[in-house]
Amino acid sequence: MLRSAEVGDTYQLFNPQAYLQNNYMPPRANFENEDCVVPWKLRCFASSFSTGEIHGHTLLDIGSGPTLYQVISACNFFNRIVMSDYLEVNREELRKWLRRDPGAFDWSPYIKYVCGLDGKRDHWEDTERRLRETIQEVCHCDIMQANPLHPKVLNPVDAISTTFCLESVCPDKKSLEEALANISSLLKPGGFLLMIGALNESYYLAGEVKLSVIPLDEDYVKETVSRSGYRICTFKTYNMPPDLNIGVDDVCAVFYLQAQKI
Ligand SMILES: Nc1ncnc2c1ncn2[C@@H]1O[C@@H](CSCCNC[C@@H]2Cc3ccc([N+](=O)[O-])cc3CN2)[C@@H](O)[C@H]1O
Repeated sequence: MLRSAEVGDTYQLFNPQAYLQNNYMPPRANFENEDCVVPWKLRCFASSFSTGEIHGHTLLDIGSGPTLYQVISACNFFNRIVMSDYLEVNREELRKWLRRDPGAFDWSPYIKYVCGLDGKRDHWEDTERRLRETIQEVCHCDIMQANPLHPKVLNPVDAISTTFCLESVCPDKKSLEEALANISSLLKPGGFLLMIGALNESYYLAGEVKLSVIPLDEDYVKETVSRSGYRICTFKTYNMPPDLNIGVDDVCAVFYLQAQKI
């Protein structure tokens, strides 16, 4: 079992472009098929925001990686979104999109799909503009630290989103539970946690590197989040269809969780 320092070392080989290719291009990002995993993830976030119950000044996304699909629905409900990741290569991938770098990943199919859910596909460029205005920071984070944003000090935020981070970063369940507590310290009481994660995954590829994942099951996730001081509002599971098992990982299912900090 790797120690957290060793996990950090293996992440030095993480390749954002390969990761994006593996998970955020077809076949996993097929917007023609409503049963595909990426549309399912986008619908989960859109559904959480559709009630209007989740809103506020700041949403913090923890372990963003090189992706921002996870905050498209949120951008109309917060004044400020802070993205964060451990690796500079991932933070730079996000900044490339923010400054309209021609080499940036194209998130427009994602923005169009989310706008389409509200019948506003024709206004997707307004949402893209709003997204760039709302994502106001891209900072370093390390969920193994008591203050994951150290040395930055952020007032407790209204909502935290995190996707595929805890189970991929922590070397064991004890450190996962500690990391969740670290993340939770950044969230206001009454604030919302929106989490996507992998179930029963043991590894994934991101270019030349094979990274370990803690295999989680639904019951463990629900128990751990509840024990961390949350009321679970929503828990959904997507079982990976065989055609989406493309050799980049051994993920069996993906979960979506909305929880409120007690
Ligand atoms: N100490 C740390 N603190 C915070 N973040 C850290 C730390 N160390 C690394 N990181 C940061 O955390 C990482 C987050 S990406 C983790 C990938 N997880 C596995 C992968 C994801 C995935 C995606 C999509 C789908 N699908 O079916 O659509 C399935 C799957 C399942 N496989 C990475 O950004 C790293 O840079």
